[in-house]
Amino acid sequence: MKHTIIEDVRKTTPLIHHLTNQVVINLSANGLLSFGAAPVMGKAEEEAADMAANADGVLLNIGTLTSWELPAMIRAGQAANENGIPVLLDPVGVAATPFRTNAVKSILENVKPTVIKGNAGELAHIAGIPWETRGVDSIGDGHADDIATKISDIYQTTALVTGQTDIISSHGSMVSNQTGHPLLSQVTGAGCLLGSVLTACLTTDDTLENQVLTAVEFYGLAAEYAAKRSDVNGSGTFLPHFIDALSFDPAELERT
Ligand SMILES: Nc1ncnc2c1ncn2[C@@H]1O[C@H](COP(=O)(O)OP(=O)(O)O)[C@@H](O)[C@H]1O
Ligand SMILES: Cc1ncsc1CCOP(=O)(O)O
Repeated sequence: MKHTIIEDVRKTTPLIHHLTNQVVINLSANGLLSFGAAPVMGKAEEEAADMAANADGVLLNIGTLTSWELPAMIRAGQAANENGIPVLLDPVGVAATPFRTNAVKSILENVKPTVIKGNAGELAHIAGIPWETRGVDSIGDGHADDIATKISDIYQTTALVTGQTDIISSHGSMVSNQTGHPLLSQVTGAGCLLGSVLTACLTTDDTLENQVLTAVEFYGLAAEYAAKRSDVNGSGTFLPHFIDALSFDPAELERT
């Protein structure tokens, strides 16, 4: 983990424009504030390009996408591309329905994401690799490294496949991360909030591989710290301590 990436986020408090799902809007805003960046949510097509062009990073998350939101996502992504602003695509539940599959196809035809992140089931679906999914969840395990490589190659982007082990493939090289805690999979939106934290890290001056690896490593350590507390009895008590831990110094999380 590169501490300077997290320090830079906290120095610059980058503004992250979220076009995200309605399940996680509040969690994403509060989690990102705790981490040290600034959230703004907005999905109107009329303002999507202006909001994105004035932000430092753009997050496209299709978790509860509707047909009227899709043009806004594409306009925000294009405005970010035109202005050299990083864009993260989180194709939540893309395998669940043809509507989601076609929406992601349309986004990828019109927008070049800096990073595509998702669980193995989501990214396997986009990569055309058979995988079992259920709603927004990935079932079982397999070769997540093949999925990451294929996504990175096809879309000429950095790919992050999340799970017990996170795999990052960035322009020919691959790294993995083992930090994290199973309680994260008991909190809805844990993957979505990771997308917000990661988009903030993409606004710093470092390599994409370092930015993604630092984000997932820090996020996992914050979860481990929260899960170890004696007053945490399950996902309900875990969540507020996890949000707190997102504000900690990376060195403090590494020590505990
Ligand atoms: N069993 C696990 N053990 C440790 N960390 C996990 C586990 N499952 C998921 N995570 C972590 O939770 C976060 C969200 O990942 P994931 O659950 O795959 O996303 P999603 O919510 O999109 O399905 C990632 O940081 C990942 O490392
Ligand atoms: C449950 C649910 N349904 C649509 S979006 C969403 C949240 C999914 O969040 P995550 O994939 O980060 O757990």
